[in-house]
Amino acid sequence: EVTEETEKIVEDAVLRALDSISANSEKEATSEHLIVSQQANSESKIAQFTGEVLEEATRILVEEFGMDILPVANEVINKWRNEESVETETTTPSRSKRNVVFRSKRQTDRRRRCFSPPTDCNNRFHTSTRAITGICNNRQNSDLGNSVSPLRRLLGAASYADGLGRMRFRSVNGVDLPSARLISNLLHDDRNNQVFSPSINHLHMIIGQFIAHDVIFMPSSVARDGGTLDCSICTARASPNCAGIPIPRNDPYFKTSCMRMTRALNGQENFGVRTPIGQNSHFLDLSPVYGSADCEAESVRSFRDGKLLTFDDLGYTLPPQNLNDSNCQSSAPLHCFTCGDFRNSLHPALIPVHTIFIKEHNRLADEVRAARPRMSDEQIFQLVRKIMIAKWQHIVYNEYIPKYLPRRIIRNFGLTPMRNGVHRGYSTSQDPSISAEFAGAAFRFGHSQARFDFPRLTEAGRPAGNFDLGHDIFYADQNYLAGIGGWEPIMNGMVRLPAMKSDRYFSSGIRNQMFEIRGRNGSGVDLVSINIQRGRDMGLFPYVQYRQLVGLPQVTNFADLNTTFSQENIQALRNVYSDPADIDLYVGIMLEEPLAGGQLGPTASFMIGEQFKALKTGDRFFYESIAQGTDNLNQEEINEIRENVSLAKMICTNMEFADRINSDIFDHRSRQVACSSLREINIEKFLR
Ligand code: HEM
Ligand SMILES: [Ca+2]
Repeated sequence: EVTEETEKIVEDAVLRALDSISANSEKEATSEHLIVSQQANSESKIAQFTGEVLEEATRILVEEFGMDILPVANEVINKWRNEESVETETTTPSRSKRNVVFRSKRQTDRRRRCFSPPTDCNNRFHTSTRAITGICNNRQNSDLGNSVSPLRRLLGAASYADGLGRMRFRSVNGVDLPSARLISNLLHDDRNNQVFSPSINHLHMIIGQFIAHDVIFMPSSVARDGGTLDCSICTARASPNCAGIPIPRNDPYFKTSCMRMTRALNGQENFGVRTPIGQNSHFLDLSPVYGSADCEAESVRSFRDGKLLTFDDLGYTLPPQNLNDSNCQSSAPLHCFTCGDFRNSLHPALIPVHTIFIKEHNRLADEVRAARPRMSDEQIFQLVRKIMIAKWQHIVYNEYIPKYLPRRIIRNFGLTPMRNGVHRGYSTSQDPSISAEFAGAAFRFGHSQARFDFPRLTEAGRPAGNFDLGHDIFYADQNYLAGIGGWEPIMNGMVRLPAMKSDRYFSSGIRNQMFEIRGRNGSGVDLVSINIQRGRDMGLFPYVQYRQLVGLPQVTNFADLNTTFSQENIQALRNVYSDPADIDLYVGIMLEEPLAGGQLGPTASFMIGEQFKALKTGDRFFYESIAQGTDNLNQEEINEIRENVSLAKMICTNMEFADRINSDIFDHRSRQVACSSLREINIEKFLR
């Protein structure tokens, strides 16, 4: 019950939090240039401001009244929010500090038209069209799965040392937890001994990364002035939004004592725990192609004939160049690129995938225009975008997922595409948001699949040199090799050669050289350490706490792990952790024995299966679905997708190199078939 007195207490805490945050306004931006791949956009920065005020106000309230006050305090916020939405409708904005805090989202940056203001989710647009941001996908709760919205937590709660936001740092038996880098050194070093997957190619790795870049972009915290935080010191002098990782003495690669890491941006919207957010639309809707903010979508469109922008000066197609990408390490004229997702140039092998999707979009746009010369740019764009997303979703559920999740998991979560009919499982009560466990741990399994070398192959399948992952992070050079066919040899290499086995071992590029400046050994970070530390940062529970959810027996001592871990891995864990209750989720996942018929253990498989179920049944526009009051594909169109779409065909069509390709696209040993024998959709079927 909200009384005047509690309202006063809460308002007082918020005002004090605001004061303390504005008092502490020292510039935290660094002088040295640091690569920030998880760069926060303007909307996320506003979310951080609100989040930090609430974090501080929570601390003040808890100090004085204990945790029990939080539910009531949150009722006060809800009351204010309702009042605020009334106030913004009457044109007299109140000037109280309280309203600064809850300044409604999506009011800023309208100049750049990045985020459209709230609209009526039942209007014509939202009946026929998936918004770029994902807003109004769920009509009852328009922000669910929207860009710049909170992650979901599988256990409904978070694991922090103080119950609020302080990272777990102590073992259950009181000693300090091992440093994330120490864990990485002891458990995840492949010692340059490459163990390849017997059946899964490197393309499966890169498509996994493309999926990740569609559904999750967790921005890093920024300095108070909006600039980059310098988190390269591990002492208490660092910002509270830093979580630098202590490097053990005698580290095999790093010679310094601290590995930089910035905490995920806190976008908490209530009193209580820190809350990481997703800055991309959480849905599987080709955000890497079309963007997750309206201004991002504008930056990739040509606004002619429904097509996307490209760069064609070299005689082959690339995405448009980005002349001022702050992360790009290669110099003009070898610019990095502008795509729907900011991380497109993170390493050179992502660009071939981006390019194939752009080329496919433009090819379909040409077909539509030829058949319907009077359609507008906007009409062609939206129709082709809808078909492209349908193709993509079909490829993910029909081809990508079955490669590594066992059939039983796929069946339990209802992920198999239907052979005929339509899917009637759309549920307004299904939260489609990405789970913290999926983003922070389970779906990062793909880092284990990445090779340190990316071998190129000529059209005839002969070696054409390779590039080195550690050497090429945020360098675009490799995609400018016009003399050997541009990006095509990179793609050809991924299609025809194996990925690394998905196990606990990671390549040197991943484990030592992420964001390394060329020629400066040790100037980068270890992605495995970051993944482990990220889990603590996000408040993921230790591995054993998820066992019940996954349907596994409880664990009280190391020996109890023996149903899901090999003896060798149990021994390895004993050498690192003093108690099984401390095992970080990411580590547990990467050391579990794979399930029969799959590549991953029960915990990762569960978390990934659960997420793809949420992305299917919680997406009003899912390609197989009918949903009330929504113009989705009709029966005939769905059939056209399910009978005629394959990733193999999309690759073939958009590469000069390919006239034969794997019959099983993710298996490099599979029979080679003629591209011309693969089916293609008939665009006429989509022109109503
Ligand atoms: C060469 C290949 C790859 C590189 C260099 C790479 C690099 C990175 C980096 C630097 C991050 C940010 C880590 C952080 O600050 O927390 C990241 C996050 C992530 N990666 Fe990868 N990655 C690669 C492949 C993959 C693959 C194959 C998958 C999945 C199958 C994947 C899934 C993810 C996920 C889910 C995240 C979290 C994203 C977010 O928090 O926004 N990555 N990766
Ligand atoms: Ca998306």
